[in-house]
Amino acid sequence: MAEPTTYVFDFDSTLVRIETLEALADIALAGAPDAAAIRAEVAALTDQAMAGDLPFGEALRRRLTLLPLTRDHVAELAARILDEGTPSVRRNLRFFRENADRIVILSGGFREIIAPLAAHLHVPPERVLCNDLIYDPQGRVTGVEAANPLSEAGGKPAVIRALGLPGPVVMIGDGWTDAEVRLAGAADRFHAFTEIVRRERVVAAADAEAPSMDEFLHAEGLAGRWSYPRARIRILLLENIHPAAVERLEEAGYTVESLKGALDEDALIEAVRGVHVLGVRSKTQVSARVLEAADRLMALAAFCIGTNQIDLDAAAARGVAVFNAPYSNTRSVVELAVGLTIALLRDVADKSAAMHRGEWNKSAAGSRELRGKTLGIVGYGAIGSQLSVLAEGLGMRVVFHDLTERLALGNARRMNSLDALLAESDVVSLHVDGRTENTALIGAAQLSRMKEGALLLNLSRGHVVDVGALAQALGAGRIGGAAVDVFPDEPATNADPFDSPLRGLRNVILTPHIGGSTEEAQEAIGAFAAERLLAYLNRGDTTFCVNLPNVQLAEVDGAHRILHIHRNQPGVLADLNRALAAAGLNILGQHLKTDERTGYVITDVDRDYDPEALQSLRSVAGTLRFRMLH
Ligand SMILES: NC(=O)C1=CN([C@@H]2O[C@H](COP(=O)(O)OP(=O)(O)OC[C@H]3O[C@@H](n4cnc5c(N)ncnc54)[C@H](O)[C@@H]3O)[C@@H](O)[C@H]2O)C=CC1
Ligand SMILES: O=C(O)C(=O)COP(=O)(O)O
Repeated sequence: MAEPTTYVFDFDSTLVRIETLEALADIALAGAPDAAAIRAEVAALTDQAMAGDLPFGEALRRRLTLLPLTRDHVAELAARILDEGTPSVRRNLRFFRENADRIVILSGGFREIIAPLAAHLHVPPERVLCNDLIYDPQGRVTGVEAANPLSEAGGKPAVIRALGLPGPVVMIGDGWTDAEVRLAGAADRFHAFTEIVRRERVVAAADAEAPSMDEFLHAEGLAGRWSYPRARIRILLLENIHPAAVERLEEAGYTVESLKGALDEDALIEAVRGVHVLGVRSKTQVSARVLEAADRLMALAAFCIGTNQIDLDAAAARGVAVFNAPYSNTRSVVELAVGLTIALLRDVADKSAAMHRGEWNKSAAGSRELRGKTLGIVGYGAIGSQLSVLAEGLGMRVVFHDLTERLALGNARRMNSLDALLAESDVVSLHVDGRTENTALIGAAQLSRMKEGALLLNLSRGHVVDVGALAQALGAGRIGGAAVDVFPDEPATNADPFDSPLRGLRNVILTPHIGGSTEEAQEAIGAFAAERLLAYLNRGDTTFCVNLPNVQLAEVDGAHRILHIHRNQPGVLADLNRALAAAGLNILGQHLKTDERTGYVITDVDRDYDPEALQSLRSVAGTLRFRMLH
């Protein structure tokens, strides 16, 4: 039997994102007047040594001489070293723990600092090869044990050779001293680790570059080999999605590109090729043509509430999971609707515009209180029902109309028809979703059924109102005012012009689709939608998915997870399980959930199997998508 491979990991800027001596300098020099200059000198010496321009032993001694280090400083850094773990190392804890007997940590750094992380990774102390600090009786650091080869240049290869490892040795690290292990023949392969720092000379001397641990594991055929390395998964976010989402997705190891504006269909078709995950807001139309061009797309997120801009059926037919953030901007829309209602009742927009022109027009004519007026809410979903509560709190009477049965909150009264609601309301506020059937839900006929001088608010979707008919009704004085936040044709970016028949009309407040645009809402949406995407990418969880069956799943532990999305037709599960049995797999757990068009099967199996054997799952009749998680 072949001898097992040993994986040798550097510590600073590899297992942790810091350079120990720089972090110790920060602690030891805190408050010192010359701190910045000394810190810069320490960093320069680290850089010279790691780039191979200065012998390691000399750099180490010179750095230690520069710093007034004590045992307390060392203990302070050791106490927080787990927090300094490199992001991709933290993601791959399982690899370290399960392979601890094949791992060596090799570092010119210090035992006290490395030991806590080594213990966390389950690497035994005898496999941690590093320097030992020497202290004087007052606890001041005076140097390192000189007999340890790691305190001198060429120490790393010497220490590895002395281990007399029988099998292949693979080295991974960011510095020149790591490259030297391979150059001196003490390692069979060297991966230049570049997640924290990238040094050209080190990369040039390496067999491979590892931008993250996922890439290293993938390249070495280790734990992550069944799933794609995360950094290669491309996420494209359009329409200025909040940085909270970008940060969360990047921290999880994915590659994120973020654009400010929306793209039209042709531009999106170009942009979406090779993209694994697409994030949009309300503007970007994700049509069947776009989905057809999206050769790699696994998931799509609407970083908003509405999903009418996405062809959900076409996405499901390709096994693309679609998510949204159904509650994160609800309150923002409701607050704006309340504010706009008061502004319309008091003619605030026109009075303010007149003041800006230098006109003073103090008058109560036509201005009314909100108290006691009837608010008609069309669409009593999350937004409509929340508005109902706030409006009642402000003394309004509330009536509502919805296509489906909804719980009437407070004293709100259900109306059996839209017409009945229109006839009774002083203010009509639209909160229906953007399904195609809602096009021109409010047209000339509906406007004519509203009370004389009543007000209309549309914060739902532009096509829900026939704006030409609304402009006419407003011009004729039939409707007393309107607040419109959404339009049939909205500019793709802030640089594009806006036009509408509603421009220039009296008591009409126009806002640029900002119902959900508050800092609170955007941050909450970013965090929520990113979390849904991660749950799907990392564990196959489809909770809140709007077009595939929802399955809530925990992280896989001690098993591989196989995800299979298929057309809902007879026999798929049986075929799938026959293929799994043929591959010799032991099923540890299985979930199946279907809706009328799609089935989603999640199978957890034993760890040991040949991924090639599973390719037959792709040919099971009805398969839409097949994915393996490690
Ligand atoms: N202006 C903005 O920035 C924002 C606009 N929106 C829009 O608001 C819409 C509603 O949001 P939510 O309340 O969260 O959605 P929701 O899905 O909870 O509620 C929509 C309700 O409208 C009802 N409905 C649909 N068509 C109807 C019709 N023809 N007549 C009567 N009822 C009808 C549905 O049965 C449902 O109860 C979103 O779909 C989105 O288009 C959402 C957030 C921000
Ligand atoms: O949440 C929604 O549906 C909205 O309409 C808000 O859209 P936006 O994210 O502002 O493009």
